[in-house]
Amino acid sequence: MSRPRVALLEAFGPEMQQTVERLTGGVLDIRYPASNDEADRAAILHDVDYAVVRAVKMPPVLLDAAPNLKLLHQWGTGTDGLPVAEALARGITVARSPGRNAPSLADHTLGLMIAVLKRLCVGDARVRAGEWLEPGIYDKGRDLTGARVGLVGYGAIAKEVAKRLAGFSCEVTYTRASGPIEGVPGFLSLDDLISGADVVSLHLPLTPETRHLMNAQTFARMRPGAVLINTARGGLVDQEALLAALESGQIGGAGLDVFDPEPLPAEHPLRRAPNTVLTPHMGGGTRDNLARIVGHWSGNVTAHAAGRELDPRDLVTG
Ligand SMILES: NC(=O)c1ccc[n+]([C@@H]2O[C@H](COP(=O)([O-])OP(=O)(O)OC[C@H]3O[C@@H](n4cnc5c(N)ncnc54)[C@H](O)[C@@H]3O)[C@@H](O)[C@H]2O)c1
Ligand SMILES: O=C(O)[C@H](O)COP(=O)(O)O
Repeated sequence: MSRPRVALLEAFGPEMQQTVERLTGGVLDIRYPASNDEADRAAILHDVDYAVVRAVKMPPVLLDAAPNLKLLHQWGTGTDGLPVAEALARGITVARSPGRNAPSLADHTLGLMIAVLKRLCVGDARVRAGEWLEPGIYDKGRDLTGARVGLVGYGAIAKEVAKRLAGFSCEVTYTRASGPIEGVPGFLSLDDLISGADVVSLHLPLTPETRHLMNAQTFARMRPGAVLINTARGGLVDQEALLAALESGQIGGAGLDVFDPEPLPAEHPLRRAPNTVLTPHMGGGTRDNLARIVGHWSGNVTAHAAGRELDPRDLVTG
């Protein structure tokens, strides 16, 4: 039997391609685009049955370039970058890897929280610039230990974050669209969560309803000096309002792994915003996580190619 043909719709460099090949054991015939340009991505789609999307969004028009596509798989969890409705309308199965990257994302979230609260990047930049202690550091720095942390969304990643925060004696609150979870204390309305937290951390999907959930009004309701962490999706935050809140000192800092658009333009003013730690959508970027994620979607591709049903929990239905 010929190997299933897969388009991996992100321009990974040779090292990453080799790693994916090693993890999939050569059982898939994987094609990679020469760049993330639409034309280069379209060029590898014409004869594949499977496509996988990581952080570079797939516009609906690319489906026209993939007449044989049978399964469209999100590399991780968030499906906002997939043309879900259009694919389903063409009879293409859409799937994702729920929860697989949650441990890695939770580690990244905690790392950003500590880095921002303790102003690690400010200190690092000063030492590298030949300076020393930041004036006023003892008034500005905060501990994660004992902080009030509000989690917006309480799915796979937020639950892993909450587990880790218990070790820091944090007071954890959460909100989610479908109300409190039985046996899990700390549920608040979004408004109450935002106005009571020292750290607001986003862990929900980007949808038309959640776009710019963090905006000028919500930043104004945050406690003075509180910080924002976003490892979910850039579009959840109105970046202009975030910049204004950082520059005015209304909020004390931000840790961001995701932006709108990505990559963040080279001259974007967020790159120079005070007390910000910015990472390039690499929350799941570890060796440990890659094995889990690639193992999961490649397993689904081979199962589909062998005519087996996918786990219904992996299916995206709308
Ligand atoms: N930075 C990265 O590399 C990276 C990696 C994985 C996931 N993500 C993002 O993180 C998000 C969360 O991932 P997850 O695995 O925890 O997802 P999940 O599906 O397990 O949980 C999502 C949570 O959001 C809640 N929610 C949905 N709509 C809401 C709303 N309007 N208001 C409040 N809560 C709402 C749901 O109830 C659920 O609790 C994903 O959607 C994805 O966008 C980013
Ligand atoms: O780095 C990742 O894993 C990407 O964000 C894709 O995962 P997601 O779809 O879960 O965000």
